[in-house]
Amino acid sequence: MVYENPDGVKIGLEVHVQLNKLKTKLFCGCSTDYHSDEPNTHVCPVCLGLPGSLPVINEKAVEAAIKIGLALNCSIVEQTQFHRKNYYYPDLPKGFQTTQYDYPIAGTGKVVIEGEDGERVIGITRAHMEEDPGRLQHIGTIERSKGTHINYNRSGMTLIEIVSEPDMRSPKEARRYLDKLRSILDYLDVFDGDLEGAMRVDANVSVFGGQRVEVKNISSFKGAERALLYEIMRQKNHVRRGGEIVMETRHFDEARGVTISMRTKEEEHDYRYFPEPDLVPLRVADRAPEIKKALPELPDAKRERFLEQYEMSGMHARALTTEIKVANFYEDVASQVSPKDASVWVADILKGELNYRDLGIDAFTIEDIVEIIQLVTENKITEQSGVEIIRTILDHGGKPQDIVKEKGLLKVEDDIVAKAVEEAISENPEAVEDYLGGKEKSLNFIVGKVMQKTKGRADAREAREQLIEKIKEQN
Ligand SMILES: Nc1ncnc2c1ncn2[C@@H]1O[C@H](COP(=O)(O)OP(=O)(O)OP(=O)(O)O)[C@@H](O)[C@H]1O
Ligand SMILES: [Mg+2]
Ligand SMILES: [Mg+2]
Repeated sequence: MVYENPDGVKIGLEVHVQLNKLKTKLFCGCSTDYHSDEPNTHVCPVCLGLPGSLPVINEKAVEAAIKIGLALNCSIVEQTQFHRKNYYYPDLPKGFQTTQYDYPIAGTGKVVIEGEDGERVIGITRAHMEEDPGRLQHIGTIERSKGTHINYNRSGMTLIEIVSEPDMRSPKEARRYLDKLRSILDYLDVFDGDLEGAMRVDANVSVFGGQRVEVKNISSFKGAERALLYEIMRQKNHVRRGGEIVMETRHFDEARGVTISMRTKEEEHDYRYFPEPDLVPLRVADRAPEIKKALPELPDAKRERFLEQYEMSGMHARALTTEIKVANFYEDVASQVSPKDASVWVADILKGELNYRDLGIDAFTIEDIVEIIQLVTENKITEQSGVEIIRTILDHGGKPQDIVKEKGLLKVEDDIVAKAVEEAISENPEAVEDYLGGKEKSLNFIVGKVMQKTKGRADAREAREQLIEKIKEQN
């Protein structure tokens, strides 16, 4: 089915990624490990932007930027250069942001997502490096705040701004793009996406070929999706009432789920970009080949390989390759039990139980899941008991073998089940009759009898199969 995009929705995203795994900031030696520290304790004259201080570029930050560019299939520029973007706002006391302008470190590239109607290529316009400004904390809501606190711990952190082409056609596609970006960055080991402010989104959207509106500084993917849904609706209603969409910047109010106008484009600053005189241009292209060689296998390639190498569905391949930790966990399990069983148990059951509890894959051990899968495949416990063991471990701790003993989960002997099946059939001739007459439900009733006789320790699915077979034999 082809997606028509009846409202002509176009979405382009600017995503700021904070490279919080680097040890130090972009232009000074301040530590980046500030997230649980007091405000304004990770600062120095450089990242506070005091007069007379001079920046020194962090080589590791440049390498990480090249790595990200390459992973997004971007060209790496011959020589990159920093510019001053001049504006006056207290989040940057020096009066300008050190960023990149006409020589961004990475040029055009692409990312493939699962779109509304199959695979879709989203163009990357560029990815550039810049410094993060300080963090303003408004007292109350932004548009009628009584005062503001500023925390400069964040000031000078390395940001990579990844700018996409306006290639997305729905909030859902925007969300998929963001998830894909996060997945790629997770594989590259350049940032910890769980830390506050690790990824921030500016969402640009237009409808019916009109002007774009930019919703700035959205801090979650869910927020981006909601802001876009709201904004598309607002723009469509405005146009239907005969209004015109003007280029403007809006703010997303997470609590109320609405966007609010902040300034129109005419009010926007002339940034007076000019080359940063305190930093020499950097030759970067020659570093690219060596960094490219060291790139890990990325999500798309891993997904393809999983599909080929292991027997699994496309859905499992996707679920198992989104996070690198999960992919590695799966491969470890698959090397010890059948890969097919491993994919069902890890992707469907274990991940489901973990998500439900808001836990990551590191909350479970490979050893335990392997043991549970073996107990089930060796027919010692039922699948349902396997799930129960996982839940018990997550909620109360413990080891599979001990839980099996404590809860008496070992399956009853096969001949006991066979005997229960025979008894259930001979004791319930009417139900058997009904079942033979086409009433599927009566079979459930007889299965229930078998479960009663075995005190619930028979495998219900197996009991059902045996019943069907026995009834066939006898009739
Ligand atoms: N018609 C459009 N509809 C929706 N998005 C658009 C449209 N035209 C451009 N865009 C998107 O707007 C974004 C422009 O980002 P860019 O960083 O180049 O400029 P900017 O927003 O003016 O600058 P700043 O970085 O200061 O916000 C891109 O993601 C682009 O895809
Ligand atoms: Mg931008
Ligand atoms: Mg922008």
